[in-house]
Amino acid sequence: MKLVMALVGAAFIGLAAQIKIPLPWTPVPITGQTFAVLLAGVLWGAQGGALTTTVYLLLGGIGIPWFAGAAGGAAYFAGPTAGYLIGFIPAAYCTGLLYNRFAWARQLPGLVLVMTCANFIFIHGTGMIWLGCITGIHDIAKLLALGTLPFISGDLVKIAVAAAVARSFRSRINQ
Ligand SMILES: O=C(O)CCCC[C@@H]1SC[C@@H]2NC(=O)N[C@@H]21
Repeated sequence: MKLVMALVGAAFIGLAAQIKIPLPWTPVPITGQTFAVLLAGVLWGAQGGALTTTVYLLLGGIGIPWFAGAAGGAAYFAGPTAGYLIGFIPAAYCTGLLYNRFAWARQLPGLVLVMTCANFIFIHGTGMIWLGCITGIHDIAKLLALGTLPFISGDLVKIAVAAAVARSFRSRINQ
């Protein structure tokens, strides 16, 4: 059952990855993945969210074309966005962990805060470190301009919607 839920969640992340808006000055596109990853953390819980994102990466790595822009295959992990993909795992795990452990994290402002921290610490953190390795750029300001600044407003919108949807689903399940 857990594996079926993980497959459903991974497929949802894969669908969200097909919402892809390339930006001409950076190899990192705008995608819908963070919405689905953070939602999975709340809906499936810490372990379920980590399993879902791990399944997403493993199946994408063996060739299912569900990374951004219908890409897949092991070689994709040598590309510029692999760090963001790796960051999906701790982001989903921590979001689920905090949501289930703390009442404040189950309120809308608390959940938005949790998702925002998970997004920018884990997804952007590993994303930027890997982007720096791949591009050879070690200037933090340049890396921020390529890998984080263009995505702040879009990510915040996705987080607000994910938090609202997650709370609505969880309150229905818990009734
Ligand atoms: O190649 C992939 O499949 C992963 C793309 C990662 C895109 C990152 S996730 C965080 C940030 N927000 C976005 O909308 N895009 C980047």
